[in-house]
Amino acid sequence: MITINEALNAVKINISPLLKEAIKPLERCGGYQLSKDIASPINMPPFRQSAMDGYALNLHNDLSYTLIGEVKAGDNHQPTLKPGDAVRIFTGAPVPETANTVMMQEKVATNGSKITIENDVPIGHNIRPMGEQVKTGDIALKKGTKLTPAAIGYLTSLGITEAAVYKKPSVALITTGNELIEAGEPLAYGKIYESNSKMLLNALYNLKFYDVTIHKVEDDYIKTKNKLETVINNNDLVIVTGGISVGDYDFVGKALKELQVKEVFYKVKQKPGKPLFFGKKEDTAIFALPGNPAAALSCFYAYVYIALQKMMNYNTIELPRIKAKSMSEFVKRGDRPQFLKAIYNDNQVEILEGQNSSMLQTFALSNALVFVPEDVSIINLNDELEVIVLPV
Ligand SMILES: Nc1nc2c(c(=O)[nH]1)N[C@H]1C(S)=C(S)[C@@H](COP(=O)(O)OP(=O)(O)OC[C@H]3O[C@@H](n4cnc5c(N)ncnc54)[C@H](O)[C@@H]3O)O[C@H]1N2
Ligand code: MOO
Repeated sequence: MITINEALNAVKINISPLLKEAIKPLERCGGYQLSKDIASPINMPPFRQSAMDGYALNLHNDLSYTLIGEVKAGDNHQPTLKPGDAVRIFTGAPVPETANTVMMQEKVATNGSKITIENDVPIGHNIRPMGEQVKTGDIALKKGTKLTPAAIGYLTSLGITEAAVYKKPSVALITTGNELIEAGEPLAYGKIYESNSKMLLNALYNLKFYDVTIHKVEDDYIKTKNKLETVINNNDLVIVTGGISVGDYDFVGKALKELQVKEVFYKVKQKPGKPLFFGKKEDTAIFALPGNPAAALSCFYAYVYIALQKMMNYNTIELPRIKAKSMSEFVKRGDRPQFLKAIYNDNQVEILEGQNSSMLQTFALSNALVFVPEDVSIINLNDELEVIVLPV
Protein backbone atom coordinates (compact mmCIF):
# COMPACT_ATOMS: atom_id res chain seq x y z
CA MET A 1 0.00 0.00 0.00
CA ILE A 2 1.47 3.37 -0.98
CA THR A 3 0.89 6.83 0.49
CA ILE A 4 -1.34 9.48 -1.06
CA ASN A 5 1.65 11.60 -2.03
CA GLU A 6 3.37 8.66 -3.69
CA ALA A 7 0.17 7.91 -5.60
CA LEU A 8 -0.31 11.53 -6.67
CA ASN A 9 3.29 11.73 -7.87
CA ALA A 10 2.92 8.47 -9.76
CA VAL A 11 -0.09 9.90 -11.63
CA LYS A 12 1.79 13.10 -12.46
CA ILE A 13 4.88 11.24 -13.67
CA ASN A 14 3.01 8.66 -15.74
CA ILE A 15 0.62 10.94 -17.63
CA SER A 16 1.89 13.08 -20.48
CA PRO A 17 0.05 15.76 -22.45
CA LEU A 18 -1.89 14.17 -25.31
CA LEU A 19 -0.88 16.84 -27.84
CA LYS A 20 -3.13 15.45 -30.57
CA GLU A 21 -4.40 18.25 -32.80
CA ALA A 22 -7.85 19.05 -34.16
CA ILE A 23 -9.35 21.97 -36.07
CA LYS A 24 -12.62 23.01 -34.44
CA PRO A 25 -15.24 25.72 -34.91
CA LEU A 26 -14.28 28.47 -32.50
CA GLU A 27 -17.54 28.43 -30.56
CA ARG A 28 -16.81 24.77 -29.68
CA CYS A 29 -13.28 25.52 -28.43
CA GLY A 30 -14.07 26.55 -24.83
CA GLY A 31 -11.49 25.04 -22.47
CA TYR A 32 -9.22 23.84 -25.26
CA GLN A 33 -5.65 24.99 -25.68
CA LEU A 34 -4.32 26.42 -28.93
CA SER A 35 -1.93 24.04 -30.65
CA LYS A 36 -0.59 26.81 -32.91
CA ASP A 37 -0.03 30.56 -32.69
CA ILE A 38 -2.90 32.50 -34.24
CA ALA A 39 -1.95 35.58 -36.28
CA SER A 40 -4.47 38.35 -36.61
CA PRO A 41 -5.87 38.66 -40.16
CA ILE A 42 -6.87 42.29 -39.49
CA ASN A 43 -6.03 45.38 -37.50
CA MET A 44 -8.18 45.65 -34.36
CA PRO A 45 -9.80 48.10 -34.31
CA PRO A 46 -9.81 48.04 -38.12
CA PHE A 47 -10.04 51.86 -38.31
CA ARG A 48 -9.58 54.85 -35.98
CA GLN A 49 -12.65 54.51 -33.82
CA SER A 50 -14.49 56.97 -31.63
CA ALA A 51 -14.73 55.86 -27.99
CA MET A 52 -17.50 58.38 -27.16
CA ASP A 53 -20.64 60.01 -28.42
CA GLY A 54 -19.61 63.60 -29.12
CA TYR A 55 -17.75 65.66 -31.69
CA ALA A 56 -14.65 64.92 -33.76
CA LEU A 57 -12.54 68.05 -34.13
CA ASN A 58 -9.74 69.36 -36.28
CA LEU A 59 -8.12 71.32 -33.45
CA HIS A 60 -7.37 75.02 -33.71
CA ASN A 61 -6.58 77.81 -31.31
CA ASP A 62 -10.12 78.50 -30.12
CA LEU A 63 -12.84 76.71 -28.15
CA SER A 64 -15.50 77.28 -30.81
CA TYR A 65 -15.92 75.06 -33.90
CA THR A 66 -18.08 74.88 -37.04
CA LEU A 67 -20.21 71.76 -37.40
CA ILE A 68 -19.91 70.41 -40.96
CA GLY A 69 -21.44 66.92 -40.81
CA GLU A 70 -22.05 63.65 -38.99
CA VAL A 71 -20.51 60.15 -38.84
CA LYS A 72 -22.33 57.34 -37.08
CA ALA A 73 -21.26 53.74 -36.36
CA GLY A 74 -21.17 51.73 -39.57
CA ASP A 75 -20.81 54.80 -41.88
CA ASN A 76 -18.05 54.62 -44.45
CA HIS A 77 -17.83 58.24 -45.58
CA GLN A 78 -15.05 60.57 -44.48
CA PRO A 79 -15.91 64.28 -44.27
CA THR A 80 -12.87 66.54 -44.71
CA LEU A 81 -12.31 68.86 -41.75
CA LYS A 82 -10.29 72.06 -41.91
CA PRO A 83 -8.79 73.39 -38.66
CA GLY A 84 -11.75 74.70 -36.65
CA ASP A 85 -14.24 72.21 -38.16
CA ALA A 86 -16.16 69.59 -36.21
CA VAL A 87 -18.36 66.61 -37.10
CA ARG A 88 -20.99 64.99 -34.90
CA ILE A 89 -19.72 61.48 -34.09
CA PHE A 90 -20.93 58.45 -32.15
CA THR A 91 -19.28 55.62 -30.20
CA GLY A 92 -17.77 53.03 -32.55
CA ALA A 93 -17.89 55.31 -35.62
CA PRO A 94 -14.83 55.81 -37.84
CA VAL A 95 -13.05 59.07 -37.02
CA PRO A 96 -12.30 60.97 -40.26
CA GLU A 97 -8.57 61.17 -41.09
CA THR A 98 -8.68 64.94 -40.90
CA ALA A 99 -10.05 64.95 -37.34
CA ASN A 100 -7.45 64.68 -34.61
CA THR A 101 -9.49 64.44 -31.42
CA VAL A 102 -12.96 63.63 -30.05
CA MET A 103 -14.75 65.66 -27.34
CA MET A 104 -17.55 63.91 -25.42
CA GLN A 105 -20.90 65.64 -25.89
CA GLU A 106 -21.33 66.41 -22.18
CA LYS A 107 -18.49 68.93 -22.55
CA VAL A 108 -19.85 70.67 -25.63
CA ALA A 109 -22.45 73.46 -25.98
CA THR A 110 -24.23 73.60 -29.33
CA ASN A 111 -25.79 76.56 -31.07
CA GLY A 112 -26.97 75.73 -34.60
CA SER A 113 -23.89 75.03 -36.71
CA LYS A 114 -21.57 76.40 -34.00
CA ILE A 115 -20.32 74.36 -31.08
CA THR A 116 -18.18 75.40 -28.12
CA ILE A 117 -16.06 72.97 -26.16
CA GLU A 118 -15.62 73.43 -22.39
CA ASN A 119 -11.87 73.24 -22.32
CA ASP A 120 -8.79 72.48 -24.39
CA VAL A 121 -8.45 68.87 -25.36
CA PRO A 122 -5.26 67.00 -26.34
CA ILE A 123 -4.71 65.35 -29.73
CA GLY A 124 -5.97 61.76 -29.92
CA HIS A 125 -8.44 62.09 -27.03
CA ASN A 126 -11.25 59.46 -27.11
CA ILE A 127 -9.86 57.92 -30.31
CA ARG A 128 -9.02 54.21 -30.35
CA PRO A 129 -6.05 54.02 -32.74
CA MET A 130 -6.24 51.56 -35.65
CA GLY A 131 -4.58 48.29 -34.56
CA GLU A 132 -4.48 49.39 -30.90
CA GLN A 133 -5.28 45.84 -29.66
CA VAL A 134 -3.49 43.91 -32.38
CA LYS A 135 -2.08 44.63 -35.83
CA THR A 136 -2.51 42.62 -39.03
CA GLY A 137 -0.06 39.69 -39.00
CA ASP A 138 0.87 40.03 -35.32
CA ILE A 139 0.31 37.07 -32.98
CA ALA A 140 -3.20 37.48 -31.58
CA LEU A 141 -2.85 34.53 -29.16
CA LYS A 142 0.06 32.20 -28.62
CA LYS A 143 0.18 28.43 -28.90
CA GLY A 144 -0.74 26.98 -25.50
CA THR A 145 -3.29 29.67 -24.60
CA LYS A 146 -6.39 28.18 -22.95
CA LEU A 147 -9.48 29.37 -24.74
CA THR A 148 -11.70 31.14 -22.23
CA PRO A 149 -14.97 32.88 -23.20
CA ALA A 150 -12.97 36.12 -23.46
CA ALA A 151 -10.42 34.48 -25.79
CA ILE A 152 -13.21 33.13 -28.00
CA GLY A 153 -14.81 36.59 -28.13
CA TYR A 154 -11.47 38.18 -28.94
CA LEU A 155 -10.62 35.78 -31.79
CA THR A 156 -14.14 36.12 -33.20
CA SER A 157 -13.73 39.92 -33.16
CA LEU A 158 -10.78 39.36 -35.51
CA GLY A 159 -13.03 37.49 -37.96
CA ILE A 160 -11.59 34.07 -37.02
CA THR A 161 -14.05 31.16 -37.20
CA GLU A 162 -12.01 28.08 -36.30
CA ALA A 163 -8.90 27.18 -34.35
CA ALA A 164 -6.24 24.46 -34.16
CA VAL A 165 -6.41 23.04 -30.65
CA TYR A 166 -5.16 20.08 -28.67
CA LYS A 167 -7.80 17.36 -28.56
CA LYS A 168 -9.36 16.42 -25.28
CA PRO A 169 -9.03 12.81 -24.18
CA SER A 170 -11.66 10.27 -25.14
CA VAL A 171 -12.87 8.67 -21.94
CA ALA A 172 -14.58 5.32 -21.38
CA LEU A 173 -16.53 4.76 -18.17
CA ILE A 174 -17.13 1.12 -17.25
CA THR A 175 -19.32 -0.02 -14.41
CA THR A 176 -19.16 -3.57 -13.10
CA GLY A 177 -21.57 -5.61 -11.04
CA ASN A 178 -24.46 -8.12 -11.30
CA GLU A 179 -26.38 -6.10 -8.72
CA LEU A 180 -26.66 -3.00 -10.90
CA ILE A 181 -29.81 -2.02 -12.73
CA GLU A 182 -30.73 1.09 -14.64
CA ALA A 183 -32.66 3.85 -12.80
CA GLY A 184 -36.24 3.76 -14.05
CA GLU A 185 -36.42 -0.05 -13.97
CA PRO A 186 -38.32 -1.82 -11.13
CA LEU A 187 -36.02 -2.56 -8.19
CA ALA A 188 -35.81 -6.32 -7.50
CA TYR A 189 -34.54 -7.71 -4.20
CA GLY A 190 -30.73 -7.64 -4.01
CA LYS A 191 -30.36 -5.13 -6.80
CA ILE A 192 -29.36 -1.47 -6.61
CA TYR A 193 -29.59 1.35 -9.09
CA GLU A 194 -26.39 1.93 -11.02
CA SER A 195 -25.31 5.50 -10.26
CA ASN A 196 -21.55 5.75 -10.77
CA SER A 197 -21.76 6.16 -14.54
CA LYS A 198 -24.09 9.16 -14.45
CA MET A 199 -22.22 10.68 -11.54
CA LEU A 200 -18.82 10.43 -13.25
CA LEU A 201 -20.24 11.41 -16.63
CA ASN A 202 -21.43 14.64 -15.05
CA ALA A 203 -18.16 15.18 -13.22
CA LEU A 204 -16.47 14.92 -16.65
CA TYR A 205 -19.02 17.19 -18.37
CA ASN A 206 -18.57 19.67 -15.55
CA LEU A 207 -14.86 19.81 -16.41
CA LYS A 208 -15.76 20.18 -20.12
CA PHE A 209 -14.77 16.66 -21.18
CA TYR A 210 -17.52 15.60 -23.53
CA ASP A 211 -15.99 12.68 -25.45
CA VAL A 212 -17.27 10.06 -23.00
CA THR A 213 -18.82 6.63 -23.56
CA ILE A 214 -20.47 4.46 -20.92
CA HIS A 215 -20.12 0.67 -20.77
CA LYS A 216 -21.59 -1.86 -18.38
CA VAL A 217 -20.34 -5.35 -17.58
CA GLU A 218 -21.57 -8.08 -15.29
CA ASP A 219 -19.33 -9.84 -12.79
CA ASP A 220 -18.00 -12.24 -15.43
CA TYR A 221 -14.30 -12.61 -16.07
CA ILE A 222 -14.40 -13.11 -19.86
CA LYS A 223 -16.93 -10.33 -20.44
CA THR A 224 -14.93 -7.98 -18.20
CA LYS A 225 -11.68 -8.79 -19.99
CA ASN A 226 -13.18 -8.41 -23.47
CA LYS A 227 -14.84 -5.11 -22.62
CA LEU A 228 -11.67 -3.75 -21.06
CA GLU A 229 -9.61 -4.79 -24.08
CA THR A 230 -11.92 -2.95 -26.49
CA VAL A 231 -12.14 0.28 -24.50
CA ILE A 232 -8.42 0.37 -23.74
CA ASN A 233 -7.68 0.08 -27.48
CA ASN A 234 -10.08 2.91 -28.34
CA ASN A 235 -9.65 5.53 -25.63
CA ASP A 236 -7.10 7.79 -23.99
CA LEU A 237 -8.52 7.25 -20.53
CA VAL A 238 -10.47 4.33 -19.07
CA ILE A 239 -12.27 4.67 -15.74
CA VAL A 240 -13.65 1.46 -14.23
CA THR A 241 -15.73 1.40 -11.06
CA GLY A 242 -16.16 -1.62 -8.84
CA GLY A 243 -14.78 -5.13 -9.03
CA ILE A 244 -11.31 -4.05 -7.94
CA SER A 245 -11.33 -5.36 -4.36
CA VAL A 246 -10.53 -8.89 -3.19
CA GLY A 247 -13.89 -10.65 -3.51
CA ASP A 248 -14.31 -13.82 -5.56
CA TYR A 249 -16.28 -11.85 -8.17
CA ASP A 250 -13.94 -8.87 -8.38
CA PHE A 251 -12.48 -9.57 -11.85
CA VAL A 252 -11.10 -6.20 -12.86
CA GLY A 253 -7.59 -6.60 -11.45
CA LYS A 254 -7.14 -10.07 -12.94
CA ALA A 255 -8.43 -8.93 -16.34
CA LEU A 256 -6.14 -5.89 -16.41
CA LYS A 257 -3.16 -8.11 -15.61
CA GLU A 258 -4.11 -10.56 -18.33
CA LEU A 259 -4.37 -7.65 -20.80
CA GLN A 260 -0.84 -6.61 -19.84
CA VAL A 261 -1.84 -3.29 -18.39
CA LYS A 262 1.22 -2.05 -16.50
CA GLU A 263 0.30 -1.55 -12.85
CA VAL A 264 1.61 1.78 -11.56
CA PHE A 265 -0.05 1.30 -8.19
CA TYR A 266 -2.81 -0.67 -6.50
CA LYS A 267 -4.04 0.26 -3.02
CA VAL A 268 -3.46 3.63 -1.45
CA LYS A 269 -3.35 4.34 2.27
CA GLN A 270 -6.43 6.56 2.36
CA LYS A 271 -10.10 6.61 3.28
CA PRO A 272 -12.16 6.36 1.21
CA GLY A 273 -10.63 4.71 -1.81
CA LYS A 274 -8.15 2.17 -0.47
CA PRO A 275 -8.47 -0.30 -3.38
CA LEU A 276 -7.59 2.28 -6.04
CA PHE A 277 -5.75 1.01 -9.12
CA PHE A 278 -3.83 3.08 -11.67
CA GLY A 279 -2.09 1.60 -14.68
CA LYS A 280 -1.08 2.21 -18.28
CA LYS A 281 -1.24 0.31 -21.51
CA GLU A 282 0.79 2.13 -24.15
CA ASP A 283 -0.65 5.67 -24.09
CA THR A 284 -3.95 4.76 -22.44
CA ALA A 285 -4.32 5.51 -18.74
CA ILE A 286 -6.53 3.19 -16.70
CA PHE A 287 -8.05 3.98 -13.32
CA ALA A 288 -10.04 1.33 -11.49
CA LEU A 289 -11.97 3.17 -8.80
CA PRO A 290 -13.68 1.47 -5.88
CA GLY A 291 -17.33 0.69 -6.58
CA ASN A 292 -18.59 2.45 -3.47
CA PRO A 293 -19.99 5.64 -5.01
CA ALA A 294 -18.55 8.19 -2.58
CA ALA A 295 -15.15 6.51 -2.76
CA ALA A 296 -15.29 6.55 -6.57
CA LEU A 297 -16.06 10.28 -6.71
CA SER A 298 -13.49 11.14 -4.08
CA CYS A 299 -10.82 9.27 -6.09
CA PHE A 300 -12.01 10.96 -9.27
CA TYR A 301 -11.37 14.42 -7.79
CA ALA A 302 -8.12 13.48 -6.07
CA TYR A 303 -6.47 11.46 -8.89
CA VAL A 304 -8.38 11.28 -12.18
CA TYR A 305 -8.76 15.08 -12.16
CA ILE A 306 -4.96 15.44 -12.19
CA ALA A 307 -4.62 12.95 -15.04
CA LEU A 308 -7.16 14.90 -17.11
CA GLN A 309 -5.44 18.23 -16.48
CA LYS A 310 -2.05 16.75 -17.39
CA MET A 311 -3.43 15.23 -20.59
CA MET A 312 -4.66 18.71 -21.53
CA ASN A 313 -1.22 20.21 -20.79
CA TYR A 314 -2.78 22.71 -18.38
CA ASN A 315 -0.49 24.59 -16.00
CA THR A 316 -2.64 24.06 -12.92
CA ILE A 317 -3.24 20.35 -12.49
CA GLU A 318 -4.53 20.03 -8.93
CA LEU A 319 -7.72 21.30 -7.36
CA PRO A 320 -7.19 24.37 -5.16
CA ARG A 321 -6.24 23.56 -1.56
CA ILE A 322 -6.94 26.26 0.99
CA LYS A 323 -6.93 26.65 4.77
CA ALA A 324 -10.21 27.09 6.63
CA LYS A 325 -11.43 27.13 10.22
CA SER A 326 -13.32 24.06 11.40
CA MET A 327 -16.95 24.55 12.39
CA SER A 328 -17.18 20.88 13.45
CA GLU A 329 -15.66 18.35 15.78
CA PHE A 330 -14.58 15.05 14.31
CA VAL A 331 -12.84 11.91 15.48
CA LYS A 332 -10.87 9.99 12.86
CA ARG A 333 -10.61 6.27 13.50
CA GLY A 334 -7.76 4.21 12.13
CA ASP A 335 -4.48 5.44 10.70
CA ARG A 336 -5.55 6.10 7.09
CA PRO A 337 -5.54 9.78 6.04
CA GLN A 338 -9.09 10.78 5.15
CA PHE A 339 -10.96 12.89 2.65
CA LEU A 340 -14.13 14.13 4.40
CA LYS A 341 -17.20 15.52 2.68
CA ALA A 342 -17.68 19.10 3.79
CA ILE A 343 -19.27 22.46 3.11
CA TYR A 344 -16.85 25.33 2.70
CA ASN A 345 -17.94 28.92 2.91
CA ASP A 346 -16.08 32.14 3.63
CA ASN A 347 -12.94 30.63 5.23
CA GLN A 348 -14.99 28.26 7.38
CA VAL A 349 -15.66 24.59 6.80
CA GLU A 350 -18.28 22.23 8.19
CA ILE A 351 -17.56 18.48 8.18
CA LEU A 352 -20.79 16.63 7.42
CA GLU A 353 -22.29 13.61 9.17
CA GLY A 354 -22.35 10.37 7.16
CA GLN A 355 -18.84 9.88 5.79
CA ASN A 356 -19.28 6.24 4.77
CA SER A 357 -17.93 5.54 1.30
CA SER A 358 -21.24 4.06 0.20
CA MET A 359 -23.13 7.29 0.98
CA LEU A 360 -23.74 9.87 -1.66
CA GLN A 361 -26.35 11.75 0.35
CA THR A 362 -23.61 13.72 2.15
CA PHE A 363 -21.55 14.19 -0.99
CA ALA A 364 -24.60 15.67 -2.68
CA LEU A 365 -24.49 18.54 -0.17
CA SER A 366 -20.72 19.06 -0.29
CA ASN A 367 -18.64 21.58 -2.16
CA ALA A 368 -15.32 20.58 -0.62
CA LEU A 369 -13.28 17.76 0.86
CA VAL A 370 -11.40 18.24 4.11
CA PHE A 371 -8.08 16.44 4.07
CA VAL A 372 -7.16 14.90 7.43
CA PRO A 373 -3.54 13.70 7.54
CA GLU A 374 -2.51 10.37 9.01
CA ASP A 375 -1.20 11.83 12.28
CA VAL A 376 -4.36 13.82 13.13
CA SER A 377 -7.07 11.88 14.94
CA ILE A 378 -9.15 14.59 16.60
CA ILE A 379 -10.49 17.74 14.99
CA ASN A 380 -11.70 20.45 17.36
CA LEU A 381 -13.78 23.55 16.71
CA ASN A 382 -11.69 26.36 15.14
CA ASP A 383 -8.83 24.05 14.15
CA GLU A 384 -7.20 25.10 10.90
CA LEU A 385 -8.01 22.49 8.25
CA GLU A 386 -6.81 21.80 4.74
CA VAL A 387 -9.71 22.03 2.31
CA ILE A 388 -9.86 20.84 -1.30
CA VAL A 389 -12.37 22.97 -3.16
CA LEU A 390 -14.43 20.88 -5.57
CA PRO A 391 -15.35 22.08 -9.06
CA VAL A 392 -19.10 21.92 -8.43
N1 LIG B 1 -12.22 -8.36 2.43
C1 LIG B 1 -12.20 -7.08 2.03
N2 LIG B 1 -13.30 -6.55 1.53
C2 LIG B 1 -13.29 -5.26 1.12
C3 LIG B 1 -12.14 -4.49 1.26
C4 LIG B 1 -10.98 -5.08 1.78
O1 LIG B 1 -9.92 -4.44 1.93
N3 LIG B 1 -11.05 -6.39 2.13
N4 LIG B 1 -12.18 -3.17 0.92
C5 LIG B 1 -13.49 -2.54 1.02
C6 LIG B 1 -13.41 -1.21 0.47
S1 LIG B 1 -12.62 -0.08 1.43
C7 LIG B 1 -14.04 -0.87 -0.69
S2 LIG B 1 -14.02 0.78 -1.21
C8 LIG B 1 -14.74 -1.82 -1.51
C9 LIG B 1 -14.35 -1.68 -2.96
O2 LIG B 1 -14.86 -2.75 -3.66
P1 LIG B 1 -14.89 -2.86 -5.24
O3 LIG B 1 -14.16 -1.71 -5.83
O4 LIG B 1 -14.50 -4.18 -5.64
O5 LIG B 1 -16.41 -2.54 -5.56
P2 LIG B 1 -17.66 -3.53 -5.58
O6 LIG B 1 -17.47 -4.57 -4.58
O7 LIG B 1 -17.94 -3.89 -6.96
O8 LIG B 1 -18.75 -2.51 -5.06
C10 LIG B 1 -18.68 -1.89 -3.80
C11 LIG B 1 -20.06 -1.28 -3.47
O9 LIG B 1 -20.37 -0.28 -4.42
C12 LIG B 1 -21.58 -0.59 -5.11
N5 LIG B 1 -21.43 -0.21 -6.52
C13 LIG B 1 -20.54 -0.72 -7.38
N6 LIG B 1 -20.69 -0.17 -8.58
C14 LIG B 1 -21.70 0.70 -8.48
C15 LIG B 1 -22.34 1.57 -9.41
N7 LIG B 1 -21.92 1.64 -10.68
N8 LIG B 1 -23.35 2.34 -8.97
C16 LIG B 1 -23.76 2.27 -7.68
N9 LIG B 1 -23.18 1.47 -6.76
C17 LIG B 1 -22.19 0.68 -7.15
C18 LIG B 1 -21.71 -2.09 -4.96
O10 LIG B 1 -23.02 -2.53 -5.11
C19 LIG B 1 -21.16 -2.31 -3.58
O11 LIG B 1 -22.13 -2.03 -2.61
O12 LIG B 1 -14.48 -3.14 -1.10
C20 LIG B 1 -14.58 -3.34 0.32
N10 LIG B 1 -14.44 -4.72 0.59
O1 MOO C 1 -11.62 2.37 0.43
MO1 MOO C 1 -13.29 2.12 0.88
O2 MOO C 1 -13.58 3.46 -0.11
O3 MOO C 1 -13.00 3.00 2.39
O4 MOO C 1 -15.00 1.96 1.39
